[in-house]
Amino acid sequence: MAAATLVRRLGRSGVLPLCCRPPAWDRARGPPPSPLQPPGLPLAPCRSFSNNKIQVELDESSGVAMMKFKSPPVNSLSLEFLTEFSISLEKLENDRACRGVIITSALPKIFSSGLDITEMCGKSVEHYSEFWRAVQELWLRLYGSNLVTVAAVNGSSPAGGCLVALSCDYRIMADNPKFSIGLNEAQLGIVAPFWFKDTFVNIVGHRIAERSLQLGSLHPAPEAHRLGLVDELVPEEKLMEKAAAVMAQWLALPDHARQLTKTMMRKAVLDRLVAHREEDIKNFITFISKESIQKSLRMYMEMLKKKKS
Ligand SMILES: CCCCCCC/C=C/C(=O)SCCNC(=O)CCNC(=O)[C@H](O)C(C)(C)COP(=O)(O)OP(=O)(O)OC[C@H]1O[C@@H](n2cnc3c(N)ncnc32)[C@H](O)[C@@H]1OP(=O)(O)O
Repeated sequence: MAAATLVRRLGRSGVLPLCCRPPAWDRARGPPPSPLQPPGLPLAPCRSFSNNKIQVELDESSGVAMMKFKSPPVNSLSLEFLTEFSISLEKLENDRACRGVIITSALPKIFSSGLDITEMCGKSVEHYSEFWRAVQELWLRLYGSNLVTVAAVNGSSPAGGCLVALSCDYRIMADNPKFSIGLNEAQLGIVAPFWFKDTFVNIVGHRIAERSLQLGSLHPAPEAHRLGLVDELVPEEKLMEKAAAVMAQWLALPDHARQLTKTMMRKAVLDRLVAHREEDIKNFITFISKESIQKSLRMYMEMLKKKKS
């Protein structure tokens, strides 16, 4: 199906009506139905599953899932959130009807505030280990996903939130200078691990990543676009429409060719974490358990609270 047709059918909501289906490449499920299926015939339903943190709707006719973060106040990535996110991705990955996912937020002004800082404060070594394994798991799953992944960044997206967007195939951000995105770990007195850095470097290049990481910069949307951190800026009301258009463009290619190319581009970075996973967990525990780091995190949380009053 031509991208323009898919977009026209998607409309503003970004949810496909049930009368269109792009070619289902490489799926061992027989010949794909005609994309010109006349309206009015019984059609595949839109499947949805939801948990406390995330809502997912899969339009079986287009193969596109919409994943919305819905964990107020700021979609912080708690252990529960990370686990639900990984499970949702795994479900989609294993669903032969799904070829791509658009990731966005159901909350206004916030895509995700990054890792839940309270999960890294005053907890046991066992908890830190479980939490960090869940962060690794999510990244391995998202960065290594066979699906087409499009981030529709409709609000601020610091640190872990930025990593989620960086791990997708394409990033579209709402054109609002009040929304910022970046790996600001240094501002919290912590250090982004090598695989956050590798993901960032692969997108913006070494020099921009080095400066941005050292300064812990949060880039307002227009600057993030100039740096190549996000691929496109669009008015907020057009975000989902644009995400659907991009998805249609990427889905127009045969899955196997796109997937093998993605693997070729990302494998080295993924393999590096897989090879050093336990070491990375130990390193995280040692670092985060230091009293000086705990103090920095507590001060940062206090600063967030003071900012409100
Ligand atoms: C080898 C060692 C490796 C260690 C690597 C660790 C890698 C870490 C990655 C991370 O992701 S760390 C988290 C970084 N995140 C941030 O710096 C974002 C902090 N938050 C904000 O800047 C703002 O909250 C916001 C996202 C811009 C939203 O602003 P808004 O004004 O809309 O809301 P707030 O009033 O600030 O927040 C509401 C509420 O939420 C709490 N909160 C915000 N962010 C987090 C968070 N990341 N974790 C936990 N809690 C968070 C905030 O304190 C407020 O709480 P209450 O005061 O309402 O109780």
